[in-house]
Amino acid sequence: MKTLFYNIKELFQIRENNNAILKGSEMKELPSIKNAFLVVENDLIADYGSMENAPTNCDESVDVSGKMIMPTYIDSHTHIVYAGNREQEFVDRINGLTYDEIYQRGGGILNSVEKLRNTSEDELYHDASLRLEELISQGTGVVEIKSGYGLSLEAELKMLRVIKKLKENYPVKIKATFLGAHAVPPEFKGNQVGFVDEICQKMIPEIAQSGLADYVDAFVETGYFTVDETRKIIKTATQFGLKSKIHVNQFTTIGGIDMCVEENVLSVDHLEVVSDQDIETLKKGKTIPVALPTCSYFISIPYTPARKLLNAGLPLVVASDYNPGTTPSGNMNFVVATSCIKMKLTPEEAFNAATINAAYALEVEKGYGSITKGKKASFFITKPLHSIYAIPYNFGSNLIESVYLNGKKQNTPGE
Ligand SMILES: N=CN[C@@H](CCC(=O)O)C(=O)O
Ligand SMILES: [Zn+2]
Repeated sequence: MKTLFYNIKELFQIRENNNAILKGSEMKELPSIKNAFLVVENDLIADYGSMENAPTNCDESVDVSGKMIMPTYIDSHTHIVYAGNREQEFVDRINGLTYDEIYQRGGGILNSVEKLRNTSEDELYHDASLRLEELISQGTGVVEIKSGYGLSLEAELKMLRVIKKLKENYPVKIKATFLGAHAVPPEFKGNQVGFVDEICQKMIPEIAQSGLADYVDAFVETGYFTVDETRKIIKTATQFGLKSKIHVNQFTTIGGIDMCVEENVLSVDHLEVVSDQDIETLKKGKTIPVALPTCSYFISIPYTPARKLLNAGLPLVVASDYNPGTTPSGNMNFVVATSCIKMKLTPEEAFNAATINAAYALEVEKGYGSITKGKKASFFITKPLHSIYAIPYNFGSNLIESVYLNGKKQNTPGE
């Protein structure tokens, strides 16, 4: 089955070859063809080009006059399996408490842990599937989902099984990450060493054996997990064949980046507080920096110094961090807008950070992230637009008209 999309006002993120993540000034260019066609054969991109070369032998055709096409977003950092909400903490922060003060009172991550442990797998699946459907309608085609609100083997496995069920039931590509070291659960209070041992000796072996996780994560932060504890977790994960993606430098810089680069982890995520030394370290390694600007927006913390990272010639990825505490939104259009408005990325840089570069942060670059022959036909069609800049410019509007995943049109409220 071949479908021709014709009269595309502008077809974005065309890459005949993409062999490496875009770095520094390479991110300035977002290659496109104006007045273009795109041919989808079954679930794959078969051809594209200028309208004058459009084929005439397709089974179906879709008129895209006035509208634009972009490969779907790749959201490489989310926590969308969670129970309930943290609306009261949101109001508490408005009234002056900090994220840390709320945690010290037993709230924050531990609030979500208590709720998740008391919620059935079916209910977790139901709530997460509604979130996932919303993300798809907002243009996301690949998503990473973390555990980390269970913090016991049993509750972490429950979360990971929910993620597996989402993988089975939705056309969106999903990668699962085990985040056992998110906070110390109440039963290990005062015995953090014991909890790290539990993660390394019991949880990682069992979870690796189950095949339910693609990656391992930890929250390296003052008051959460130390650099040495996290190194131990990363090394254990490596022994069990799992790569790591690590939360670092959200509030303080304590050497997490040095350690992650030394251990060659896949990505370091957050980076709201980054020293010049951290940037020098990142330049020496292959670890991918991931910024989460809508987290900065929601809890009013500094934004990742994205321009500094790009000026240093580093690659950059942006992701949503969708979670109940620090970012209760996974709208990647808003992530792109916030990247432009607050981190001063150009729209071209922001779209590159949310598509092709993000594919590298989830190791899906062979199948996703650009309009390339042979990649999955996962893309969104905009409403009629003057230019693609409208997406970050009209930051509160839904400008996505339809979403195709693996060549199939999805339900979108935008239509
Ligand atoms: N900071 C660590 N983890 C999440 C927040 C978790 C929560 O507050 O529930 C984050 O990435 O922001
Ligand atoms: Zn996170």
